[in-house]
Amino acid sequence: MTKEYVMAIDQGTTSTRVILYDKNGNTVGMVKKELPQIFQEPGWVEHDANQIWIDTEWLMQQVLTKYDIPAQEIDSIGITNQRETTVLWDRETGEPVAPAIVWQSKQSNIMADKLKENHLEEKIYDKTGLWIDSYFSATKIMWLLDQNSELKQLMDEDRLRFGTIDSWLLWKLTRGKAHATDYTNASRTMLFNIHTLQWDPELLDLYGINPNLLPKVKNSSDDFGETILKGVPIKIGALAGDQQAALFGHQAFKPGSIKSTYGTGAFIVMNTGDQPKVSKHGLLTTIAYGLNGKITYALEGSIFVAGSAVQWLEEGMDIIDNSAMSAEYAYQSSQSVPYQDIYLVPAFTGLGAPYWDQKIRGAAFGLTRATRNQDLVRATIESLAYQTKDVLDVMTVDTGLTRTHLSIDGGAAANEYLHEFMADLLQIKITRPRKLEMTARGIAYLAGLQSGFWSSIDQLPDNPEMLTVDYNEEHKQTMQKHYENWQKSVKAAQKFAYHR
Ligand SMILES: Nc1ncnc2c1ncn2[C@@H]1O[C@H](COP(=O)(O)OP(=O)(O)O)[C@@H](O)[C@H]1O
Ligand SMILES: O=P(O)(O)OC[C@H](O)CO
Repeated sequence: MTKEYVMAIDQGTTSTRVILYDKNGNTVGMVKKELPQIFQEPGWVEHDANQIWIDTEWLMQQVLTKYDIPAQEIDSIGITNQRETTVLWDRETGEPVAPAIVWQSKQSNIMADKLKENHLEEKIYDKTGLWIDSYFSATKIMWLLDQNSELKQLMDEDRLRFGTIDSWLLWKLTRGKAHATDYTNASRTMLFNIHTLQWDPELLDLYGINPNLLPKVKNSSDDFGETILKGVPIKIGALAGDQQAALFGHQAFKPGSIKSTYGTGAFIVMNTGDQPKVSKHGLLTTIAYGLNGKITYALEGSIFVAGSAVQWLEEGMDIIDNSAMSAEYAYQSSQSVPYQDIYLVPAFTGLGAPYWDQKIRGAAFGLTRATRNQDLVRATIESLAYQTKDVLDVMTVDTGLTRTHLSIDGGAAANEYLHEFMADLLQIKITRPRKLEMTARGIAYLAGLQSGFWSSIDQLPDNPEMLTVDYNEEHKQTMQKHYENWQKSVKAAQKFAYHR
């Protein structure tokens, strides 16, 4: 039977998706399951790692059943994942030993603070490309080990294993045969030296983490072993963090090319070629992909809260019935008279790039008796655009590159109000693919390149059709004023966090 399709597993923060692509890059099947978020304490976000595995296994079977596709027609599988999220498991039982600590979660702030008190910022940045923050896996592992002495014992007995979600799923899919990750995921742990391409012994020592916990690091396209799906063995040919996979999906192969993905958070990633580029303004230096034994680096601006602010409006505040309603409300607010000049700083789990502030929390400014739900929704959507400008401005300073357009994708990139507002704020064109799933597409490409389904990057299907929103030059000055107010709002929220 001919191998017709590549299977992409996209394990995101809020859902797990399995998508099938054919050789022309058409989506021939897609299934999805929402993932519950666990909020045990303010600022904490956790997942059930077993649930993630059960959902993934079920979805892989479901996509074949739903679209009546025999498993023999699957050429290979790629796994892309929410990054940094930390799973510890016992290799003897194959069971997680703690909840998965999600990338957004702040319980390990105290560990990050200790590293900062010891003035390790420069050392850690020089080795890992990352600014110390509880966002990255290292402090999450340290915190878990600190909380539970039984985990330390398991570590000493060489039973404890660490993985980001890609490694965890790979371990389960290969029935414990493969404990591996790829360069992109490793580069998000704050344990990995992005220059020597090794787990860093000095850092491991400093953090008290035994190297036997860690997966083997491979190219993003590589031989990761095989899984059995409906009785059929299928190769796993790629692992990559979701933001890097989206960059690959955009076919941003040239240095200087850039994309911005709006899912739970928003991540602006620029390909910087075969050399790591240093940021002086709080961007991360990270690995874009490892392909054919060659590393491509990237600069990244990580925004912690984007679509999750919209989810908060829906589930936390109950002021919209679904995310799609947010665009309609935002338009209504923008046309209201008098105009409500309000700002929402969605720092629910601190602020990432370029601020790297773990302590700041969310705040709203400019509220009046006339403020309505619609205005709060508009301010929330606008905060995605302001945070994008924060990052793009420093990226321009760090690289000297200006741009005429920004390609966006991800669930929240469906929001039309966001496109228009962002185009006017940035004074550049916003382009987005008609199909927003660039992450899954990217990992499918990486898996297909490993198996020979596509013989080289030149043979990949053309990018999906792009839609463009232009900016209005007449709005430039008003937008500048709004942006200044946004910056004042962030400063005021920071002041509150440090002085209350
Ligand atoms: N039309 C919309 N406007 C704004 N936000 C949206 C819209 N549709 C979805 N979202 C938000 O996008 C996020 C889901 O996007 P997705 O790319 O699936 O995220 P993830 O991969 O992080 O799970 C959710 O937080 C949701 O609230
Ligand atoms: O779930 P997403 O798509 O917002 O991605 C999460 C990031 O990988 C976190 O670094």
